[in-house]
Amino acid sequence: MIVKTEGVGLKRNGKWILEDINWQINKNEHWVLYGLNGAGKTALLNMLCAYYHPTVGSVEVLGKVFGKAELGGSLRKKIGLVSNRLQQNLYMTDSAYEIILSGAFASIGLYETPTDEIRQKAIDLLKMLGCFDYADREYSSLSQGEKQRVLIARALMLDPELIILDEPATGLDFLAREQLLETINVLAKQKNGPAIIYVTHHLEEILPVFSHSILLKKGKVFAKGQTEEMMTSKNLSEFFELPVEVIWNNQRPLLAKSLK
Ligand SMILES: Nc1ncnc2c1ncn2[C@@H]1O[C@H](COP(=O)(O)OP(=O)(O)OP(=O)(O)O)[C@@H](O)[C@H]1O
Repeated sequence: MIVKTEGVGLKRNGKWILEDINWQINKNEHWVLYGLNGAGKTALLNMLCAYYHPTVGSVEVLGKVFGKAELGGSLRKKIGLVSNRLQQNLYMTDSAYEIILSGAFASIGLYETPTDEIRQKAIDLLKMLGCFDYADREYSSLSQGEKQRVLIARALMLDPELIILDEPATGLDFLAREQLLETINVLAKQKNGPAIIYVTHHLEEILPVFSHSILLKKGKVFAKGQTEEMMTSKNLSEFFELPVEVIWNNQRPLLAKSLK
């Protein structure tokens, strides 16, 4: 099992920001975490990465139960977190290659000498994620889409069992978004690859490979299950409290305001 939360609640400054979260992610499942601004997605991710501890309930990630095992550092090395917040911490003058290499040490910047094996792995990932052509460029000079690929490659250096992509398509134009999604598709279809949690508030980013979805609303699980059963006009109209229509095209959902 990759993730199991039972009756999880999180209280911050006297306010419950997560309540009664029951969620299980099994091996070989890829999930979408869908919710509007302020739904509690970031709080939940922070909990899965052991940055927050639940106020009530139990959290188990990659076989480690919070509170019973030493968490934090050792667990985080098995989770690849790709988040725009992380970008602010990177050394912008490092090259794309150096940023990817630093993932092997879970460090910001390169302080250790990478072995030949680590270098080869970084090169393989540069190729797999289509970053090879700009490997030597300064990170700060890369486009948003190129940066995201580099961050995903970096997160893969330690062979994580779980990778969390936190709104990776934010700020990308249509073409860059589709190119990134194609790369994510390849990653998701990899044999023995990591489980993926794809966090978004855009329905049109949901690829067929994301078999399961969890809808978070105001800190609670609104619904969870098979993606095609979650992303229906009826379900999402209730979710938004507004009549909407879900249109499926090439096994991808699109959201529109209902005219009925
Ligand atoms: N430390 C805190 N103290 C009080 N309230 C908090 C704290 N951290 C988060 N919140 C509140 O909890 C709610 C959930 O926040 P969270 O950042 O998890 O939402 P989100 O789904 O990630 O939103 P977005 O899509 O905008 O990033 C918000 O209303 C936020 O203001």
